[in-house]
Amino acid sequence: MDHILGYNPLKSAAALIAVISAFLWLRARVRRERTIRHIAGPPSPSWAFGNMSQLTLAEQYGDSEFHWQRTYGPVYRLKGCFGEDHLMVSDPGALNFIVNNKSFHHSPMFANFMKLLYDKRSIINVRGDYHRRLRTAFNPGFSAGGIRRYIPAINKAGEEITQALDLSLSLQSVDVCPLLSTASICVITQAAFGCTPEELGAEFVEIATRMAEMAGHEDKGSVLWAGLGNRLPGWVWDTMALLPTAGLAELRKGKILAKQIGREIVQGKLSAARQGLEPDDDIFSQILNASSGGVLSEEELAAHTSLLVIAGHETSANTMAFGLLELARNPEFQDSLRREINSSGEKTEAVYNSMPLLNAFIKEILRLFPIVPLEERIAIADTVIPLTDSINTSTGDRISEIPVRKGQIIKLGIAAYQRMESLWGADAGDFNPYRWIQGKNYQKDAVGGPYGNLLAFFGGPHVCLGWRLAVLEMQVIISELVGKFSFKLPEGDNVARMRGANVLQPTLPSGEKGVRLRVARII
Ligand code: HEM
Repeated sequence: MDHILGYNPLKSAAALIAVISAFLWLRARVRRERTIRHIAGPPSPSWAFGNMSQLTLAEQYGDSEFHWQRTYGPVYRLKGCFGEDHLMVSDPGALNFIVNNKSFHHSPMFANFMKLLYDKRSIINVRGDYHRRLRTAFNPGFSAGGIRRYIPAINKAGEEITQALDLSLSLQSVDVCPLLSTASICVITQAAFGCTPEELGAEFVEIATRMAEMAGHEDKGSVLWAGLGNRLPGWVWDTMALLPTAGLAELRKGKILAKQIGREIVQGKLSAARQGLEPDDDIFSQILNASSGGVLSEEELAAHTSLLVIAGHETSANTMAFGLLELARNPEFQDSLRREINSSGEKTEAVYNSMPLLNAFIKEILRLFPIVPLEERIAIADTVIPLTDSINTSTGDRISEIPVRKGQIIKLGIAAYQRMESLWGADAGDFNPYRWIQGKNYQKDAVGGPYGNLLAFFGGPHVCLGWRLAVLEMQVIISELVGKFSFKLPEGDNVARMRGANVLQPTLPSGEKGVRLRVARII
């Protein structure tokens, strides 16, 4: 009967629910965006993409973003996908507030993607007391005192790159990226688990590398997906994780394999302890040893296998690749750095920390090439963001704080902050490590980062767990390489560019990842 009359109560109810949901969503959005409506920003070329393609798919990272920052200042409004307003922030006071304030969380897109990549109990996926407990358990292994134990493993990785470079000296140019990548994964597997990547298993290392690539991949589809992903409820993500697509199947396989390998490592160490063997120096051993006091369960520890490998691998390797590239572009500085390295005698952690040029160089590379150039957060409560420098709104008002509503998406322009001319000087876009020695680095307002007032390692409760290890790794490997080899740019247009929005990576003109350099043995 209903059918004959053309009336279907189920369909009508569904339509009504859809209309009410759309109305509520629009009302929440209008309410949310009202507070930032008068903040100026670039025009949007498309409703579907907003400014997101310009932001994330630029040929050279920052092509649009750094220009917008110069035009609109350190806080501006940007169109996200489907007409949504985002707040873009690189003002130091605002960054410090957001990084350290409980009213901001990882955006739903980032948080849900991290759950696809890593175990739900891993440190990046949890908050509050549980997150603090995990940090307390891991901190000793990543503390200033803890990382010293890994110097022999880092030295070994450096010597292996030296051997590989010695074998490549007859080539016109060498792509240093794969060599640095191998060194970096050796460091993290030794530091975290006390084993080589081979002992971890080629299949796992390959999957972990592809998982990291997936996280860093950007195209038009992923831009739209990022826009949509922020609006999908958690249960849609959970259901989607089960879909039989090739990419998701690989993520599932990676997670299962990581947990299995993590459990095997843990069981191996527990069995060695039962036989009365001395615990090794790696992070898993230290935590298990402390676990006699109940710090972390075996399952909680095993849940961190893939996070430690992925977070600690290409991040350090890409930073060092950008570093060697800048040394090739700046031969005078390279010579001065080499003189410092070769005159500083036997290297201990204290000696590395006392080398002014080496440390200035590492800070300058992290400033110019923060591997995570852009972070996304969501306000989980209404709040007011204070600014270091007040801004003019499009209605002509001058404001020194910005009220934001719950649900507001905020983009943190980390690379943009670190290149802001008003803070770092007119040469902010140039490689000038001497700024750190001459005190011309930005020091006025703290941004909440742990190293050089930079946000390359982020800050606040989710500050990079491995930042001290990453700095030590760079000190040791850069000293090993620059002490023994010279690096020059190759002939022709073969100079790397920086690409990528989620993760910065050096790319060749072909678009593939790589830094090709002419390498010669010095001593
Ligand atoms: C130059 C190298 C590195 C850079 C630039 C870097 C950068 C970052 C950034 C920006 C975050 C914050 C992500 C977020 O919450 O949105 C982060 C988190 C993290 N990093 Fe690093 N990282 C580096 C090396 C390492 C290394 C060597 C490890 C060692 C395992 C590591 C382990 C982690 C972990 C476990 C987290 C999550 C911390 C938490 O959520 O509490 N990172 N890193």
